[in-house]
Amino acid sequence: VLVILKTSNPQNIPRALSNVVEAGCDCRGSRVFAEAQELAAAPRPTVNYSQVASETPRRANKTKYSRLGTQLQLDYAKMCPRGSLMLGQRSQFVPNHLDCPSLFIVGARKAGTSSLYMYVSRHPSFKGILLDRGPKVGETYYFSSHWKSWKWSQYMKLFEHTSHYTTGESSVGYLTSCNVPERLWRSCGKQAKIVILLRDPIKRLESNYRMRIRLQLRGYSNNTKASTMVNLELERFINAALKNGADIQSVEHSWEKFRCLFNPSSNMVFEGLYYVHIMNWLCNFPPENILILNSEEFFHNTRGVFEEVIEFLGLPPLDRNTTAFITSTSYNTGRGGQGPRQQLSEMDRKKLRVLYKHTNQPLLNLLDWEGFVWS
Ligand SMILES: Nc1ncnc2c1ncn2[C@@H]1O[C@H](COP(=O)(O)OS(=O)(=O)O)[C@@H](OP(=O)(O)O)[C@H]1O
Repeated sequence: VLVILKTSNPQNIPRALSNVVEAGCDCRGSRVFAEAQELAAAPRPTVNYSQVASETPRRANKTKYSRLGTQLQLDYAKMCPRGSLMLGQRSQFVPNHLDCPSLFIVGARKAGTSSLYMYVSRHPSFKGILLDRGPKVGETYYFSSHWKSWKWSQYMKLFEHTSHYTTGESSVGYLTSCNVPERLWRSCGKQAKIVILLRDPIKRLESNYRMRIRLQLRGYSNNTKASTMVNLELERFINAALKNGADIQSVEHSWEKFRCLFNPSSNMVFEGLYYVHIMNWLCNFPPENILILNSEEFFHNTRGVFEEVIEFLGLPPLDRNTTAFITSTSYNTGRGGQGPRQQLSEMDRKKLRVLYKHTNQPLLNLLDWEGFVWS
C-alpha cells in the first residue's frame, strides 16, 4: 500500500499518520513512522504573545519541592512488581498514536489542578481545551471512564483547534485509576508529560467533601455530617484492603496490593494514598516525563511552580509581568469561599492521621521532601 501525505506543515505528519493507522494500516514498524515519532516528541513552534515585554525573563523563587521522576532514588527491580512497564525494554517501543496531547495533569483531585491548567492555557504557545467548563476545565477522562466507549478520533476531536500549539488535558481521576499509566504509555509513549500535584491528604479530603455538598454529588447535602462521612469512607477503605490482603503498615513493600482497590472517586480516603498512586505511575511511565509538585508550595509560590511546569513542557519562558498577571487569579475555589464551610472535627483528623502516616512518610522519603509536614 502506498500512502501519500501532502502537507505544507511537517507538524501535521504525526496526526495524519495516526489516521492512517486507525484506518487499518499496521505500519508502526516503518521508517517514516519512526521519524514521525521523533517529530511528534519535538517541541512545537512558538507563537508571539503581545504581552511579552522586551526584558529578559527572570525566574521567580525557585521551587523547593518540585521533583522530576529522574531525581528520585528508585530501585525499580525492588520496588516495582513483576510486569511493570518500566522494568521492560523501552527504547524500541513504538506508541499506538503519534498525535497525542503533550500535557496530562493527572491529579490529585482538589489539589489546585484547575488553577494550574488555566495558567498553562494562558501561555501563548499552549492551547487548552474546554476552558469554559469551570471546575471541569480541561477534563476529558478518555483514558479512564471513556476508554472503552470512545474512539481515538473522538478523543482527538477535542483538540481539533489546537494543531499549531502545544496542548494537553487535566483529568484529575487519572492519578488514582490504576490502568491509566499503562494505557497512556501504550497510546502516546514519551509524547505525554505527566504533572502531579499533591496536597495534604486530609485537606484534600475536606475540600472534596465540601465539593460534594456544594454540587450535591453522590447523595451529599448540607446535612451530611463530616464524622459520618469519615467513618463511612474509612470503613469501606479498611474492608476493601482487608479483603485484598493489603496491610497499611507494610504499604511501602506491598503497595501494589492497594493499587486497584477502588475506581476513581469511589473512595475519598483511597484518593489520598499518594505513595501507592505515585509508585504505580513511576513503575509504568518514564520518570523523565513525570513532574511531581507540592500544592502547598503552589499556593504560596504560584509563579515559581508555574514556571517549573512551563520549563518541563519545553515552552518558552515568559517575562515577569506576564507570569504575575497569569497567576494572579485562583480558580475553582468553591464559590470564592462562599460555598459550604463544613469542617472535619479534631477526632476525624486524628483517625485520618493514623492511617495516612503509613503512606505519607514513605512518600516524603521517596520525594526527599525533607522537613516538610502535612497536618
Ligand atoms: N492559587 C491558589 N491558592 C490557594 N488555593 C487554591 C489556589 N488555586 C486553587 N486552590 C484550591 O484548590 C482547590 C481546588 O482544586 P482543583 O482545582 O484541583 O479541584 S478539582 O479536583 O478540579 O475539582 C480548592 O481548595 P478548597 O478551597 O480547599 O476547596 C481551591 O481553593
